[in-house]
Amino acid sequence: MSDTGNNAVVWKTPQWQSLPALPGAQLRLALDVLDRPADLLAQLQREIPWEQHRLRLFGREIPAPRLSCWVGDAEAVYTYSRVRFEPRPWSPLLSALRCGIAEMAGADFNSVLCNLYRNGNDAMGWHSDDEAELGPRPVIASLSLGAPRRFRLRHKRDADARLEIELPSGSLLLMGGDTQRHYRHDLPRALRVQLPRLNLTFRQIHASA
Ligand SMILES: O=C(O)CCC(=O)C(=O)O
Ligand SMILES: [Fe+2]
Repeated sequence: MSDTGNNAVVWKTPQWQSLPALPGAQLRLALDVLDRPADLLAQLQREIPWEQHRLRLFGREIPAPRLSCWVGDAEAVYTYSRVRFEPRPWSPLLSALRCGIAEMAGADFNSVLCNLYRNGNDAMGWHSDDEAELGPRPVIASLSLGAPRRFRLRHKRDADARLEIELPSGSLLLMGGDTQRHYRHDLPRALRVQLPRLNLTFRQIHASA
């Protein structure tokens, strides 16, 4: 089988793209950071214990339009949408990814939120990753595999400050500085997309007081 079958992730030298400047955001995008992204997608799709999380919206519980799994060090407990998530342990492959991405991002990560968008009907709504346990200026590293999808950012108050980019398979997006404080982001539905996309957002959770 492939290299990734032995958990050997083969990295390429990241070629950072120039993105239009967004006031108050700190973004970096590299399009092609590893070898054989399709093999990696297949292995992660198989090995991650996918769950259907439920979201609380306007007092109702609805199934999230995607599959998810929270993976991390034992202390990296995460609460969102008022649900507490105990992390699943790192697999050798996710550990290898964490290592390489930490090096490219110049930051440490003790957890990763894995999302599987089964097709273009799956999506993620507008939000900021601004939970208290992420700290005030989190670095979030987002690795995309599979079907290319549109990713949008928009400023919370300035309607002109917005950006839309495509995240292709094997791309790495870094969001740092005050990006989460000033911006929301989403991954809209894309009804023509039939193929799955898998996204890993690496994060550093600080133990809550
Ligand atoms: O799938 C994506 O690219 C975005 C995921 C995301 O925003 C998140 O996990 O918080
Ligand atoms: Fe997010």
